[in-house]
Amino acid sequence: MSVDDTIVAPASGAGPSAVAVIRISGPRTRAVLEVLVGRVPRPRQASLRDIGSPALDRGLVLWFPAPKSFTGEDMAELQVHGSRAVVQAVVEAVLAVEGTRLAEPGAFARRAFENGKLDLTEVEGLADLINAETEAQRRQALAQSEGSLRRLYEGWRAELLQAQALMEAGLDFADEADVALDVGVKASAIVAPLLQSIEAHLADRSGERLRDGLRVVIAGPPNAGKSSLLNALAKRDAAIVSEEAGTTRDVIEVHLDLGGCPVILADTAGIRAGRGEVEQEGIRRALARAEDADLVLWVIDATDPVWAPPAPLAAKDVVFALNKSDWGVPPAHNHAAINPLILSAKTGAGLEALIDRLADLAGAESAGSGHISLTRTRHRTELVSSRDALQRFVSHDLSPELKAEELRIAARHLGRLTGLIDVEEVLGAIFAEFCIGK
Ligand SMILES: Nc1nc2c(ncn2[C@@H]2O[C@H](COP(=O)(O)OP(=O)(O)OP(=O)(O)O)[C@@H](O)[C@H]2O)c(=O)[nH]1
Repeated sequence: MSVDDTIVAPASGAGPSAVAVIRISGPRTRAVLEVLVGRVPRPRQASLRDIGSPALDRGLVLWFPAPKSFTGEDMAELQVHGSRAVVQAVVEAVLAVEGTRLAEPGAFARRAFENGKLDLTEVEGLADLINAETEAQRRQALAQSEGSLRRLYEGWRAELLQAQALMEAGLDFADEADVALDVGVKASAIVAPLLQSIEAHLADRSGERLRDGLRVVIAGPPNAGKSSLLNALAKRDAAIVSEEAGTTRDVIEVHLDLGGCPVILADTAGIRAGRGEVEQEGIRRALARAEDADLVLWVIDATDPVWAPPAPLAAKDVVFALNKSDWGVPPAHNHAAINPLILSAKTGAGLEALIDRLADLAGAESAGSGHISLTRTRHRTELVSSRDALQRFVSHDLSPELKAEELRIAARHLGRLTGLIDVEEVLGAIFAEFCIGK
């Protein structure tokens, strides 16, 4: 990819819409504006112009000279009427200017990254912001796009570099045992609390859950009211409800927005020693599905309670729901140990408490102000490698040379997180997530 060329793309989705935005970035942007609108408008001020000659449309023109633009290059935005014909005609008119080409998905964000306007975590935050579906996702993505993770990781990396400098200095005085010892102690005083911070950050899964949605599997014996509960939560008839046991044979999934937090709820076949082959297959799928879930919602029928899920499910995080409480609730000594939420899919009793519990688990806390949580497997992988190196530094009896090397490894993984080093391999994957025009 050459940054000498000038890229153009519609930036506002497929349309038609009242207004469409066409973005241009690169060294030929000024030339494009001269061809399309004549005199180049004043920087960062909207100017109403005929676009093209003869005019293809009349719209607002914005000119952002480098470096004060999203990409850091010369940029322009044209706001035109959002029909396909107008957008196509204007894009073609831009492409007729020499040195221009159509942008691939994510090309603008990639240039912003390459020109140091955004680090990788901010680019990812921006991708998440464009794809955010719930309020809490929006808040988390906005914070990340504005540097919440970048600042955290850059801070950690700066501390590591300090510890590294101490160790390297110690190596120069290797013959003087007391100096080497002293810098070792000073470096450890930096590394130990840093290691704790990284471990706490890794233990927190709320950001990933908020980004990807909490995956909840509703499981329980046939007829316990699983489908009814899903419908009550979804406030619509997303699953089949019937009085015949074994109705739900496949897995039915609904995406819910619970208090701003995304939850992916899957209704599964009732689990029991099954009869027909189809039902057996449904049960197999229910168990397989539960394997991937973050959480099992085990539904207990108050009129015929099965208190505990089978072994493979019990190994998961389980929330117990005692359903059909409108028929009466079994004596507390039966269920004190599991402390179930007592509810009724029929009357709606207890549903709010269940929604609150799920929203909490889905990362409501993470969406709160100031809470910073990692959001992707990529972050987790780099942080784990960094943590492992720091653990070796702290706990192994290593020579000063090897200790210094562990700090270099730890710092390198933090550098990969923000994209300071070794970025080529991850760039393709990250920027491909964007739509055209971003
Ligand atoms: N009284 C009462 N009846 C309920 C409640 N929840 C579900 N039912 C009834 O229980 C029966 C079974 O409900 P379903 O939601 O189909 O149960 P299920 O667990 O999905 O059943 P399978 O798909 O067969 O595994 C239906 O007749 C529901 O109307 C409840 O809270 N109170």
